[in-house]
This record gives sequence, structure tokens and C-alpha cells, in this order.
Amino acid sequence: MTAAQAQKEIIALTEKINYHNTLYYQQNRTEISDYEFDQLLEKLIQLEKEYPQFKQQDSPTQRVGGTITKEFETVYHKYPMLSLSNTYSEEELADFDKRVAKGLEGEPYEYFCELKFDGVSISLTYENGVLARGVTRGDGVRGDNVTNNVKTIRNVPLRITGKNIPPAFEVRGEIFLPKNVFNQLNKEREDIGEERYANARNTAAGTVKMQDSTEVAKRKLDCYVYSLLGDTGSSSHAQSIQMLESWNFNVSQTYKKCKNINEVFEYIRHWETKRLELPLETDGVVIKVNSLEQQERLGFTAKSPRFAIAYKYKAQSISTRLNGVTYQVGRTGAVTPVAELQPVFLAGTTVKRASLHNANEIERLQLHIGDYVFVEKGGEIIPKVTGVDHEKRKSNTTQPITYIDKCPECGTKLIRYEGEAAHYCPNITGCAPQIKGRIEHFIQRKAMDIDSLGERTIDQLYKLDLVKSPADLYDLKREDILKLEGFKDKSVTNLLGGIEQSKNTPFESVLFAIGIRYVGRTVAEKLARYFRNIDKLANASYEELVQAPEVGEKIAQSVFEFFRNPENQREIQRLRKAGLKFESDLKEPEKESDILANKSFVISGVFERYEREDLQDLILKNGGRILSGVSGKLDYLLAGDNMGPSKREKAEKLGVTIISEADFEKMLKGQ
Ligand SMILES: NC(=O)c1ccc[n+]([C@@H]2O[C@H](COP(=O)([O-])OP(=O)(O)OC[C@H]3O[C@@H](n4cnc5c(N)ncnc54)[C@H](O)[C@@H]3O)[C@@H](O)[C@H]2O)c1
Ligand SMILES: [Zn+2]
Repeated sequence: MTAAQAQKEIIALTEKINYHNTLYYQQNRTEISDYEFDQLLEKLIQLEKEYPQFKQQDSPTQRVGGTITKEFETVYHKYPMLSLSNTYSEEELADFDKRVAKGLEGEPYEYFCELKFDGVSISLTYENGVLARGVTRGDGVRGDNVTNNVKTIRNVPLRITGKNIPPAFEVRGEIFLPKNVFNQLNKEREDIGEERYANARNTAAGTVKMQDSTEVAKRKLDCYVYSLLGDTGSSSHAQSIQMLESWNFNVSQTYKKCKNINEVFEYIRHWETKRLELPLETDGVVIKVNSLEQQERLGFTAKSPRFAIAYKYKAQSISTRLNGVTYQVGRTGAVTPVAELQPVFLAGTTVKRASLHNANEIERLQLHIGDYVFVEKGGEIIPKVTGVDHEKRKSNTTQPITYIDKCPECGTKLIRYEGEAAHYCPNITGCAPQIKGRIEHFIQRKAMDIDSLGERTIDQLYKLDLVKSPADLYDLKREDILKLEGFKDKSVTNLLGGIEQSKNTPFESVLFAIGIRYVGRTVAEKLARYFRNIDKLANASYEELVQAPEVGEKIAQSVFEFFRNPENQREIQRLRKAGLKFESDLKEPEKESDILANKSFVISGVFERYEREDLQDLILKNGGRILSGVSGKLDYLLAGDNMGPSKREKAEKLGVTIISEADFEKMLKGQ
């Protein structure tokens, strides 16, 4: 390589890596795998070493990849939050060990191994035993103050008690979404017709930076801590971990002190597949020199400590034959292609099927039936196809995949909505999985909660032509149910009782149950509270809908369309006749005054004396209106603690008056 070529390459790599960093840290998205990313970075590191004169000002090798945002207050870290140098090979790990030995000039040392938890790092500052601040890593020097969001994480102690607690100290840890929580979240999203989230790490990162902490609380984030900083009297990392445990911090019980690098290798091999059984995603092992005094002597580079390194596991991949593609139709009519594979053993289990997501993905991979494909088990439960083993393709035995154009269940021609990757079967009322899916959605715990009905019973009711829509459930007779396999007098009574009982379900649950696209449980509650009964909601114009608290354009459009569909209108009529609740039990806030008439509000942040919902009620009771976002039409932005600076900026720019909780109280009193 000539110098000129090297320069060109360095510039190109810098640009490329910075691009992927921005995607990863700002938008929580990825276009390439971590492995590919790390390879690019490694190449740049090597080139910069050889040609330091071409190193760019904004070189990603010199700094931590993240940034701060404008949505939160910026906080400077007391101790910088650095990255970790990483490797995928045991040889390089052995080199690391040699560097450590050399740096410590032959004196004995030990390692401490932990798993590398794949989430977002957080710095927790405790003052007098009380959690004072939770700050993201940001650019390593400064981060976002996300304390209110951190406080919703149950495993993060808000106050610690015990002996010898230092007056101030900092704890570092990783916030993550446990696998089961992540899967549940995706199930709920699929249920209401939202796209699945791609991976748990990105979702956790997005959640930590949400503006509304009540929403964060619902996401059930978790946190493991792995580092203690400050004047704690500890002399080794192991001792720090012990202290953290004694103060009831959540420490993963997967660590191990290792006497030498060979024990480290053993640890790495031990966890290679075992880690897949853990409740969260991990992507490697972090190896730290145990003695804090030795850590200090080894010191830091601009970007990472010299006393620690991350050994990353390559995602486990295997090649197997693609026997065919089948297609699944979901409740919302969305079609998902599934790869049917020659069964193969991979990382602890036999893999027979893998998700192919959608037609674009099949095209991107250029898949043929009969191909040998690489299957990978990443963090997700469902394995994925990552590519074709082109060397094994024989043109006479493989054939290109033609994506289906008709529904595999009912034969209706599939459609594609603009901007969406999935194909849909539009036959809402005549397509079996859609019908059964709607009933399953209807009876679930968070909806009508009819637990005497299950998937199998629904299937039978459907096949016997007894139930084709939720309203049919309320017409079921004893003699109908007796036709079902395994149903005797007692179980029939049970089932009928459960259906009868469901008539007491409150309006917000009914609203969720009827299955309006994008209306999840939380949105249903908001709508029920704001519109109070189904008629007001059904007759609301699009403009009125977007004005409802926290209803955006997508939801407003979907609700509007739902109620204009004659089929849906008929179904609601029938459910209403059956005696379901279509009116909120919550007392309508009694009109108190007109003091806020013609005034519009947006509520943002956290308040000292009121919950947000109380404030909403107060505004409505006194004749005011609530808008969903800051715009030129808005009169007042009611701002609590931790409102993002960007909202404030926008309001200021548009000339919206910003008021505090106290100002608002004065306003109510007419002062
Ligand atoms: N695919 C992409 O486009 C893309 C883009 C940017 C970054 N990335 C990935 O992110 C990595 C770079 O991210 P990084 O700089 O945050 O480094 P890193 O995530 O590889 O390592 C540092 C982080 O590890 C975490 N960690 C987890 N368990 C730990 C433990 N037990 N002890 C100490 N720390 C622990 C901490 O949060 C720490 O901040 C890259 O290696 C790459 O894999 C991927
Ligand atoms: Zn269909």
C-alpha cells in the first residue's frame, strides 16, 4: 500500500465508522454486525499506527463513540466513562497478558473475569447513601442526566444502609432488558400491529432515554453493576464487588477471580455456550486486573483502560440446507416468511426454523430453495439466516424463491402498505388466523380476561362455525359448547360463567380488547379517560383525536379509520347489546370552572405535588384543553423537573409561555 492509498483508506474508514457510530448511539440502529464493525475499527487502528500522519481529527479510535443529547440535562462525569479495547482471538488476549506483565515489571498479579453484559452503561452517584444521579456514558466525558428513568429500575437501590458507607461514591453498571421482558414486549407490539424491535440492547438504549418515566417504568428495565469508584477503602476489584453485594446492589453471580491467563481462557470457554442460558444477552467476557493499585499503574489510553480488555464471542454460525419457505399469517394479517431448515445442532439446541422477516430480507440475501445458508443464534431466541454459502450452491438443484402473492390461509391477494416491509392479507373477516387471533387478543388477561377460554377452545369454536368474531362469544349456548371435545357440564358452566363475568370489564379494557391497530393497553387507558365513552371516541374527528393526550398521528389515523368501517360498527353494536361496558366508570371530572377556557396546555416532566394525570384532570375540569405536542398553536407549556432542554428551546422559539407547577396553581386561583 502506498502512502497515498493509506491516506485515502484512513479517510474512508474514519467516515464509515463514524457513520455507524452515529446510527448505533444516536438512533439505536445497526446496519452491520458488531463483528464487522469491530473489524473496520481494528483495520483503522492498524493503519493509523503505520501512518500516524494521516490520523483524522475526528478519528473514532481516539474517543468513545456515544454523544450527549439535547433532551436531557448534560452532566460532566467525575471519572471519565471509557470504552474497552476488544479482541475476538485468544492469541491477542495472550498479548494483552504479556503487556500487563511487562507493565507490572514482573510482579505477581491476578485477573477478575465478568461477563460482558450487552446493554447501556450507566453511572450511578450516591451521596450519603442516597442515589443522587444516574447519568449515561454519553461521549465519555459528559452524559445525559436520566435519574428519573433510572429510579424506575427496581434493582437499583435508591438508598443503601449498612456499616462504613462512604459519604460519596460512584457505581457503574449496565442497564438491560431481560430476554423474557424483551420477548413479551415484542409479542405485545405484534399483537397491536406494531413492528417488532430488532434487539434488546437497542431497545434498552432507547428506553433509558424516553421522556416519560412512567412509560419507562412499564418497560421493566433491569441493571447489573460491575464497578465501584471513589474513596471506598477497597484495594481490589474483587473487594469492591463484595462491598457492592453487601450493600444490596444487583451483581451477576457469574464472575470469577482468575490466578492467570490460563484460568481466564477456561472461564471464556466455560461461558461460551452457557451464557445463552442467562436471562440477558451477553456478548463476551471482560477481563480486569484485580488489584486497584496495579490498575492505576497500568493506566489508560485516550479511549480505554490498559488494565482491562473485552474478549468478544463471535456469534455462533453454522451452515445448513434451506428446505423451503413457509408463511405465517398473524392477527393483523401481516405475513412472516419462515425458513424451513435441515435440522442442525447449534449452540445447545437443534435448529429447524429461522425467521426471514419479510420479502426485502429474502431479496437482500438472494436466497434460493436448496441453498446452504448460514444460520446464527444471536441474542434472540429465534435464530436468523445471515447469508448464503455460495460455494455450495449448485444451479441445477436450487431455485430462486418467488414470494407468495396470495394468502396461504385464505387465498386472498396480498397487499403492501406504503412504507411497510410486510405483506398483508386484507381479508380481515374471512381469514382464519386473523379471526382466531382477534378472539385470542380479545380474551387475553389485559383485555376481557376470559381465562376459561384458550387457544384450543377458540380453534374448536371456530371450526364448528360457532364463533367468528368476539361478539359471537356472547351468543354461545350451553348446547353449543357441549359439542366441543372434552367439555362436560361443569366445564361448560365455567366457560359460560367466564364469558358472563367479562361483561363487568371496565371500558378501558374493552377498548383495548376490540383490537384497534396501534392501540395498546396504555393508549386505550388514555383514550378512555379522555373521551369517556365509545360514542364520543367514535365520532371524534382526526383533529380531535390528535389532541388527546399522548395520541400521535399514527394512532389518531388508525382509530379514525377503525370507527368508519361498517364491519367494526356492527361488531361494536352487538357487543354493546350483549352488555359490555362502553362507558368509563371513572367519574367524569365535574366541571369546576371556566377559568382555563380557550387555553391550551402541554404537560412535560415530573412534578412535585401532582401526578401528570391529576394535572390533566385539573385542566379539563376548568375548561382548558390538552395538546399532544409543542406547536405554534399552544398557549402554555406546563414544565416540571427534568423536562428536556429541546422542548424548552422549541417552546421559546415559538413564543409559547412556559409555566411551573406553582404558576399553574396561581392560574387556577385566577391570580
Ligand atoms: N454494529 C454497529 O454498527 C456498531 C456501531 C458502534 C458500536 N458497535 C459495537 O459497540 C462496541 C463499542 O462500544 P463501546 O465503545 O461502548 O465498547 P463496548 O461496549 O465494547 O465496551 C465497553 C462497555 O462495556 C460495558 N460492559 C458490559 N459488561 C461490563 C463489565 N462486566 N465490566 C465493564 N464493562 C462492561 C460497559 O457498558 C462499557 O461501557 C463495538 O465493539 C461494537 O461491537 C457496533
Ligand atoms: Zn388470509
